[in-house]
This record gives sequence, structure tokens and C-alpha cells, in this order.
Amino acid sequence: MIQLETITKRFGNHTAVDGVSLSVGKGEICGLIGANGAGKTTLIRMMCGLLLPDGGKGQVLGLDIRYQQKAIRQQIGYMSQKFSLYPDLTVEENLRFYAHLYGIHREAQKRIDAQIEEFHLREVRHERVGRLPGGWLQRVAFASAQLHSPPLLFLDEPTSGVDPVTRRAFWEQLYRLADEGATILVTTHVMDEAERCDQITMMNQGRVVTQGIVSQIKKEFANEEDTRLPTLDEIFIQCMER
Ligand SMILES: Nc1ncnc2c1ncn2[C@@H]1O[C@H](COP(=O)(O)OP(=O)(O)OP(=O)(O)O)[C@@H](O)[C@H]1O
Repeated sequence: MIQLETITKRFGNHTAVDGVSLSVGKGEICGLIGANGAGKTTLIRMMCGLLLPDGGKGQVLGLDIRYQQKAIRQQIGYMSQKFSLYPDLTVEENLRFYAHLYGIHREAQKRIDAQIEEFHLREVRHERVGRLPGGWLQRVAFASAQLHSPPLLFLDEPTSGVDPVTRRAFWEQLYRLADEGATILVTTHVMDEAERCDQITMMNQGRVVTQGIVSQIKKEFANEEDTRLPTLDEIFIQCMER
């Protein structure tokens, strides 16, 4: 579903993404981990067809990220860090806007109603989005990103500012989606979320510092003198200090 080879992006003299390779198969949940400014959002934006790479090559859903950006944008779901919702529109109006954007016309109302039910948004459907607290915003943004049932979802820090109960419900939804065959790429700062992913890519200053299945990475970073495996937090700090 995602195949990247040495993707690079520069902003002026600064290399935001530096030779990143990545491979994600159908139904996998891939976690992108890194400190602020590591290059996660820049990498996601290139995969979503919103930003052109300066070097390397890549395919998303079999489409070339350099030459088929529009087709990629129509087929994926993207939940950006800022949630990209219109504060002056109601929940339902925001969903309608996204339905239009994704080219859902005939079945739009049916699909919007289904999302409102699935994401428990009935009581706020006529509320302006700008008045809602963070947890609700997250649900509206997630419901919007999935209106067209995309086979591939990009979620950029979807749980930041969200309470633990909402966070757990959110991850249950991710598992269900992946079980149904959706592929998910999610960025997070929270290591217990990273633990839940099928595979992770840890980035620092634009580069991949470690990549693979969590249990495998833990074995690689294990200290011979210690009987227990390191936590992802410890591995993350170790990678940052190198
Ligand atoms: N449009 C841009 N113009 C110039 N520099 C940019 C631009 N977008 C990102 N950068 C820089 O590229 C680097 C990587 O930024 P990016 O937002 O991809 O990191 P991130 O890992 O997503 O961080 P965060 O967790 O804070 O969102 C940062 O140094 C950032 O300042």
C-alpha cells in the first residue's frame, strides 16, 4: 500500500526528510514516531500527494507520489494535525463539505448519517465545530477523513489533546478498520500508542533511526546485562542521544 525509497525533502538549506524508505502492507497499522520537527508531517504530506519530494521515489496505492498526486488525494483519507475543520460550520455541515470534496453526491446524506451514528455525534450534529472541545473535534475530524471509506488512512497526531477514554475508543476503531482491511499510518508522541502498531518507524532530524516490528526492535536494543527488554521510551531516548 505504501512503498517509499530514499525520499528526501528540503526547505531552503534545511533537509526536513532525509532519505526515508518505508514499506507498509495491506491491513497494517504503521506508527511514525519522532520528536517535534523530526519530519513526520512533511513525510505524510508527500505520501498524501500534498507536497512533492526533492529526491527518491515512492508509490501509494500503486500510484506515483511525484506524478499522480491528484489521484492519491482522491483515494486516501487524511486527518491533519490541525484537524482541518471549519469552525463556523456545524458538525453536519463539515461532514457535508468533506462528502462533496470526496465526490460523494447521491448517497451523501446516508453516509453522513451513518458517520454521525458511528462516531456518536448525534447530540452535536447541529453545533458549530468551533465551540466543541478537543475530544469532539477529534471525532468529527476522524469521521470526515473516513467518509469515503478510503483503503488507506493517514492520521497525523490524531490523539493529541484527547482524554484517555476517547483515546482508547479511538484505537479500538483503528483495530476494527485494520481488521476490515484498511491500512493506517499514524504519527504519535505517545509510546504506548506506538506499542500498539504492527510496525514503527522512528525518526530524528529527518532520518530514520530505527524501523520494524516493535518486539524485534526491543530485542535489537536489549542490553545483555539486563534481563528485561527496553521500553520504547528508553529506545527513543537512546536514539535521540546518539
Ligand atoms: N513549509 C515549510 N517551510 C519551511 N520549513 C518547514 C516547512 N514545513 C516543515 N518545515 C521544517 O521541517 C522540519 C520538519 O517539520 P515537520 O512538521 O515535518 O516535523 P514533525 O515531525 O511533523 O514535527 P511535529 O511533531 O512538531 O509536528 C522542521 O524543522 C520544520 O520547521
